[in-house]
Amino acid sequence: MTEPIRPAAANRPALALHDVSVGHTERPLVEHVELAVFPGQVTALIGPNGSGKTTLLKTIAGQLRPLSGSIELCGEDFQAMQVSKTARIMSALFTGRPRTELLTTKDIVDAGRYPYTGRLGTLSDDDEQVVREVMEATGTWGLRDRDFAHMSDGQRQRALIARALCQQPRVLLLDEPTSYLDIRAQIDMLQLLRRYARERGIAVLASLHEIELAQKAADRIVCIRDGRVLRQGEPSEIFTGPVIADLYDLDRSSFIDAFGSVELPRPEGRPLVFVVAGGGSGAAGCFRELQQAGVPFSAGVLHGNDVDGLLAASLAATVICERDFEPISDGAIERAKQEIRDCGALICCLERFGHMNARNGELVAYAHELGQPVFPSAKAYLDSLDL
Ligand SMILES: Nc1ncnc2c1ncn2[C@@H]1O[C@H](COP(=O)(O)OP(=O)(O)OP(=O)(O)O)[C@@H](O)[C@H]1O
Repeated sequence: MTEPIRPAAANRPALALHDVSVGHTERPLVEHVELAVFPGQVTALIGPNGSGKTTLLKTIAGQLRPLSGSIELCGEDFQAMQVSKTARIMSALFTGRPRTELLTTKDIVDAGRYPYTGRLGTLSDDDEQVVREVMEATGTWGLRDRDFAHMSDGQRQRALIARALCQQPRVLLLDEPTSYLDIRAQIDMLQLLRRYARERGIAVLASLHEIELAQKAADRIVCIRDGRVLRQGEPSEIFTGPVIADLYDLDRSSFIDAFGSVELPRPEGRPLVFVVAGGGSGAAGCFRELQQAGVPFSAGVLHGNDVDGLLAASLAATVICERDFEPISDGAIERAKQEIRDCGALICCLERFGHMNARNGELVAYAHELGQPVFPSAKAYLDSLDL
């Protein structure tokens, strides 16, 4: 007889780890993990390569025994649970190519229904309906008759996610589910996972390398590093420059919270050119071009809440900033003039100035007064260097 599964309650974790330590040998790789994933919630595991995300997921999936601690699935002790019951509660997808011969994509997805079929694995009409619905949702229905072994990496990944969803799990474990997917497919997949989580109350725990996607797609983030959960919390608590810098050993300013993205390191050395920008004109076609050409630059006068202020804080050697929503002050102009004298050239990305940055026009005039070259774009400046 199949064992009953307790109904899900939104306020009780579908998956809970208590003081769990995991590893491939007696020696723990990640220790003392406390984790709770609630129905309808997407939790992302992030952390550097080799930190133990896959090992933790494999332990939760039952492929490795925990070295210590306990795991609860829907309020019950996972280790004491029958495999047939576990398969109706939890599905897991790991990276790696399953070897298949002469199996269609639909055969692979059908396997997700086996926890519900009899021994012969014959799908009922209801099972067929679940398979079709999930294959349509994951964009794999059109591939149903194709040989699975000849699918592209991205198509294969979508089919395997379809198989995991067909299991109608309460808990879904995914190891790097967006690997192999192009950016459009990544967005579609995360959107789909969020929808399934919300509408069907699935607790999703996924390791993700793309932190900008984790920031947007997850409700909670668990950071793993140095053999432990370094920190966990909501995306707004985790995706800040200092936390991401600590987790991945990055420069503190390279992760820009507002954009949710990481910038390449700023060029080293004394700034060679001063950039007058604002309103996104520096971000649109100047700051990154200078960074890519390895040219250290200063920028100003910018408002910190402007997209250019945010990006310059990460890429420029020096940024002269004015307080948000305030017109440019004498002090900021004087500091900018000092920078311009030190730089020896100026790029002005703006054709016109507005009320708040009108005084940046004085900086352009100042560079002319000093007899410095003034360029309308990074390209014009870089061309003049004849790099
Ligand atoms: N089967 C295994 N036997 C022994 N050690 C292993 C095994 N699989 C992985 N490891 C080691 O365990 C450590 C953690 O690996 P794991 O794959 O869990 O990290 P990860 O955080 O998922 O890494 P990545 O981000 O690179 O996928 C690594 O040092 C790895 O070499």
